[in-house]
Amino acid sequence: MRTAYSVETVRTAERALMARLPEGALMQRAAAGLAVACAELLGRVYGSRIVLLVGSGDNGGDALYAGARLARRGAGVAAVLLAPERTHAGGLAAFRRAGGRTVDPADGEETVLRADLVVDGIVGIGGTGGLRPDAERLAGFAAEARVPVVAVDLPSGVEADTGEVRGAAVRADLTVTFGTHKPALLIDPAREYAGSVRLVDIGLGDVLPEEPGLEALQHVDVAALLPVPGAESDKYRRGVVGIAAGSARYPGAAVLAVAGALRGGAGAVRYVGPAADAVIARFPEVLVSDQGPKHAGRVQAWVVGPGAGDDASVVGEVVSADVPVLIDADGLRLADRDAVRARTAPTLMTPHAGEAAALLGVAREEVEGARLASARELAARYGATVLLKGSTTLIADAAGGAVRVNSTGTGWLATAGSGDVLSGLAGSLLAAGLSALDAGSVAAYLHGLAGRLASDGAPVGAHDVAEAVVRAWRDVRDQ
Ligand SMILES: NC(=O)C1=CN([C@@H]2O[C@H](COP(=O)(O)OP(=O)(O)OC[C@H]3O[C@@H](n4cnc5c(N)ncnc54)[C@H](O)[C@@H]3O)[C@@H](O)[C@H]2O)[C@@H](O)CC1
Ligand SMILES: [K+]
Repeated sequence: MRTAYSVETVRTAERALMARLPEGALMQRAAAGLAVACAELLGRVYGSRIVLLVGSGDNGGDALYAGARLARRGAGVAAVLLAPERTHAGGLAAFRRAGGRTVDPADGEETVLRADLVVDGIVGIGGTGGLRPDAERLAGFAAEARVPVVAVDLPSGVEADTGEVRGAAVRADLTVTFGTHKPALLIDPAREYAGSVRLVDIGLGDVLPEEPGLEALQHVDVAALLPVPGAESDKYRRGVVGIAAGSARYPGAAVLAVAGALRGGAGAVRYVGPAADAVIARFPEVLVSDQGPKHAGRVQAWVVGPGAGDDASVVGEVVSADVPVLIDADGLRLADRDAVRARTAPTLMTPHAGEAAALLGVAREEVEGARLASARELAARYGATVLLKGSTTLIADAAGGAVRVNSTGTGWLATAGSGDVLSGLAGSLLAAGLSALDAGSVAAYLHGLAGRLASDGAPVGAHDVAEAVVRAWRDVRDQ
């Protein structure tokens, strides 16, 4: 499990750890890890030209101490001091002693353009708001000249706790972060600014609380959650998932949701709705009914909404069922909000940003800019687990606790019908007995991985993704 902690939690943990260690020890650990990462990226340290962009806090201190280490190994290191009178004093002294030189921001252009590497020590977890003009200008030169950029702890300009990017921010090739990941390193849009991320252990693990703010499942975590039939299993014990989806206008949504459901581990898939012929033609193993959800026979979980058009009565019937229910797409618009809140069995809602915005009564951009807060807010308002789809899909539980973030997504999944496959897949996992949080996060993981495997860098259709779920499953299981 990859975990991230909020700034407040990191600061508390750092204070506890610092109290046990000699002064400056943590910063030295951070700087040592940073210097190693820079050296690896450069390949050859001796004779290379490194520019540090140094802000007024400890983030700049890390950069200066790392710069001193690199200067001692023969690099030519220049530091652009963005707030000269507030620069980290110990770091600056060490840097100078090691032969580093300082440059006025006004003269920074030429230095940055000629650099082999730029180190962004402008701000870390103490930063708020975008880059100030001086820093923005220098980061712009680095981007223009395509000089590799290593961000210290975080790419400066992003909001550490939320992943928002409110103004200009550094675009890094590598971010070297200390002690733990910060939420911004896992959540878009900030995640895109970080490049690849390297975690340096500074001993924080012992003092961080057990429950993180965010967690990202890895292969091994997903493998442990996959439902696997035992010797005693029959189709009912493995779970039956009911799919109430599709309409005369959108029969394809039903086919795709069923396609996802068949690959999610439930023992049987029931389909209810007007697209039964299309479903059966494609998947003869599906049990179909046109009698409505209440008369469909036993199911352990329902999926409602994909391509449902305007049939609110089916959505109402499913929402009133006393089994886990996944509500997606049109279902999110048609469901009675009080009825959703009144449910006692688990509810999993799977909106994209536009649907989440409609549910929250805000503009779509507001959700895009504050994805974490939006997912949490929706989960709290509806007493439901919320899977907010996007380039980083987030899954927030009704009970609060750590929010899950999916790390397997790919832009190729932004294709029509992809969400229908995801809802069927997650519903199937719900029917197989996973909690709403696990079903949502395992489905997002497999779906993202299936998208990558199916695509391999080329466009894919949603049915390709559904078919590749089997490969994703094996990939996870066989790791
Ligand atoms: N606290 C610790 O134990 C450790 C901290 N470390 C480093 O220290 C950093 C945190 O240091 P600080 O708390 O000093 O905070 P930062 O260095 O992140 O930044 C705070 C300073 O930046 C200014 N600032 C805020 N927003 C700005 C913006 N948008 N543009 C320009 N300036 C801005 C503030 O006025 C303040 O002076 C971490 O990110 C990490 O790099 C590491 O050395 C590891 C140990
Ligand atoms: K930084």
